[in-house]
Amino acid sequence: MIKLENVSKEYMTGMPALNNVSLHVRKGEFVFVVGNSGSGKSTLVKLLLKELEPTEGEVIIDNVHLKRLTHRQIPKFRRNIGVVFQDFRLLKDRNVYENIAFAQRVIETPTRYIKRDVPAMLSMVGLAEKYKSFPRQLSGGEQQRVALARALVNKPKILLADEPTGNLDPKNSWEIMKLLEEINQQGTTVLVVTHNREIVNAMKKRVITMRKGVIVSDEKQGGYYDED
Ligand SMILES: Nc1ncnc2c1ncn2[C@@H]1O[C@H](COP(=O)(O)OP(=O)(O)OP(=O)(O)O)[C@@H](O)[C@H]1O
Repeated sequence: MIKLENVSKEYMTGMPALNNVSLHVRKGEFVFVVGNSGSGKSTLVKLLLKELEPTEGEVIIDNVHLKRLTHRQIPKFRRNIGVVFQDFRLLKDRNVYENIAFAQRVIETPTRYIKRDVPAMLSMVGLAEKYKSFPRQLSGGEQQRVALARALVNKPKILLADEPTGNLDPKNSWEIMKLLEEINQQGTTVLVVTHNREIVNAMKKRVITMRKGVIVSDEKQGGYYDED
């Protein structure tokens, strides 16, 4: 589902942010990506979304060679990938319902489907009653759950989560992780970038550890061992 073949990425600085990385994540897997600040995790996420081009190598998502995609094809390609970030990135002037519906409106989903899908997503993340609230009226954990509902409403094949618990306390972090696990169990391939050592060690999932632009370990039921 996600394949990197000998991928390198150099920014203008000359030091490679990723150095000859090869990686294969199969359909339905749950993977953590861990590593020190500056090890290349965000660069990896940006390459998967085609927000960046590799300097060398190939990125292949769901059998699509990203380098062959034209500009016009990028938005449609990105619909296959739901994304959540540390800072939630909700629309502040729209309520919860509209934040989720927005993701469907941009791809011109008929209103009857929006009316069906948004409440279903809100129930899944446990926020059915908060559909009229604005982001400022929600806790961090609730905001992240709305962001997750938005990322998933168009049924992407892959969910990328870049530090999804970075702004959350331990209880809310666990709730988000459990939701990610549930989403994975329903078939979505999930890749989570995180610094949350306790969660990584408890979840017993595949763990890819990066250091200075290379993968230094890749373990099936791994832990988070590197210094931070
Ligand atoms: N736009 C950029 N221009 C130049 N160098 C960059 C750019 N973005 C990242 N880098 C460099 O590339 C390397 C990898 O950065 P990256 O953001 O991928 O690391 P990271 O593992 O995501 O770090 P963090 O955990 O702090 O988010 C770092 O040395 C960083 O300074």
